[in-house]
Amino acid sequence: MNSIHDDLIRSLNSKQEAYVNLELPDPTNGEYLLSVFHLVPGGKFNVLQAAAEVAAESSTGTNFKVNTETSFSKTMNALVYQIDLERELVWIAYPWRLFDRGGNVQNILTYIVGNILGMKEVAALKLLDVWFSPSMLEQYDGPSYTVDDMRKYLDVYERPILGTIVKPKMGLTSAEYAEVCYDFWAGGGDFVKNDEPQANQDFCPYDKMVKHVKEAMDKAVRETGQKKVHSFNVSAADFDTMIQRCEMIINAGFEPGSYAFLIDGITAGWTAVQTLRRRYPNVFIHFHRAAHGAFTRPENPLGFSVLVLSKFARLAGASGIHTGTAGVGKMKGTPEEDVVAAHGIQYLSSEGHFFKQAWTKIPETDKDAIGLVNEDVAHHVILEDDSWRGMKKCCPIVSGGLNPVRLKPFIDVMGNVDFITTMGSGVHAHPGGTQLGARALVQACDAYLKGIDIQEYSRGHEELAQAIEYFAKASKDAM
Ligand SMILES: O=C(COP(=O)(O)O)[C@H](O)[C@H](O)COP(=O)(O)O
Ligand SMILES: [Mg+2]
Repeated sequence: MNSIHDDLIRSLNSKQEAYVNLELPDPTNGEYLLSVFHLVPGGKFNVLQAAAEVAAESSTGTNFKVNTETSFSKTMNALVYQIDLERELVWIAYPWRLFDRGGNVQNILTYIVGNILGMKEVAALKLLDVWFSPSMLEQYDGPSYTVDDMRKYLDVYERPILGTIVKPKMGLTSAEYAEVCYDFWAGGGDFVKNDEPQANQDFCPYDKMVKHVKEAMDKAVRETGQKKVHSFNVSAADFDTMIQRCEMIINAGFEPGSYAFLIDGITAGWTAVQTLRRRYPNVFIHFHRAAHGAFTRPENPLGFSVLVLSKFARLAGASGIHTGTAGVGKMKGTPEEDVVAAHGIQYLSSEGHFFKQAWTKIPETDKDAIGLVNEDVAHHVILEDDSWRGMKKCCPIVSGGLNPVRLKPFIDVMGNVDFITTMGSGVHAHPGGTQLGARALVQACDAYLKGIDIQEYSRGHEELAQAIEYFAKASKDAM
């Protein structure tokens, strides 16, 4: 340890000392959830003092040392175990016995991004990465119904699942809404989602919306011979209403596999996400992350990263979560954030910002033991019996300002096609309307799969040609 560290350690008061161990022998021994924060002190404390205050407040402590501590309670202290003064980073280890039994993700977040984000002692505090030990992972649900199950239902492999969000975001009647769904499906699209505020509005009652979507889907399936999926927003004011919405969908006669449940995971909360995961293990649980920007935007010094949000969504059992367009679409985001997050939840093991996360307890060298079929599908955890071998994948959902022209640029940064994309304006703004917009999207995907440039492919594919012309001009105008 260098002398700067010695000075910092000497500066700690007796309370703070109990939350620091810069010589923690083996943080990856399985007892801890590990975390890395960007931390800038905001008050009178230096960085190690502030980090100790953060570790205290986010585990067992408070602003003063209390006389009610016990020898056991002290073993539950979070520990600052590493600091990087230059990069303003601190590593904190949380004994995971602190957390609610029974796989409760909400409870973890209440500790590690709870009160601490409001502390005076910090001017910046951003949780950049987390690491779960295999023994901890085993206690959490993880996804049940995955994108692989959806692919089987749709009979769609080796390309992105092509989706849309109905626009206008709000204001269509239930019949008008369903007509837009039909048009997209009839044009060759696979997946339609409610926009995230869709609920039981007076001009578009939920029950009628469900009924009309069922009719629209039946018609599209009959005509195209292809299976289709609709993701319904089941977020609601209370548990009973949320479940009523789920049951209404199930009882409307949809084929299992043809519906997903969308939940506004941040505004409705983690309890809602985990409730859906546990009650409906055979349904795709679609985590929409509206409001995440308040925590994840890089210019906000407080909060957590897209990677952290996404990893917790996988832990909680979301089948898929929005991970961003890596700057290719309309929302803020970079490959460093969005692609790292997407890979972080879809593979069995991946490099995060600081930690390499394995989602299995079986060594990578022993892939046969976890029933992995071959190298190409190394990210598919196959559970052959009930024993826990690993946590299933969570699907990146890619949305926000994308259009057919931007599909290939996104795939190029993403590096794989194992995702669902939902394009709203990118489909409904097509000059020929939704059905032709869907066809243009399918054509853009075909061009990618055939390795043909879309300009070239658009000769002979009128819908794509119109999309290229429209979106190129629209983007120029927007500039
Ligand atoms: O409605 C849309 C996109 O519509 P459009 O395709 O018309 O932009 C999505 O809810 C958000 O963009 C989600 O953002 P993210 O996926 O980044 O959470
Ligand atoms: Mg939306």
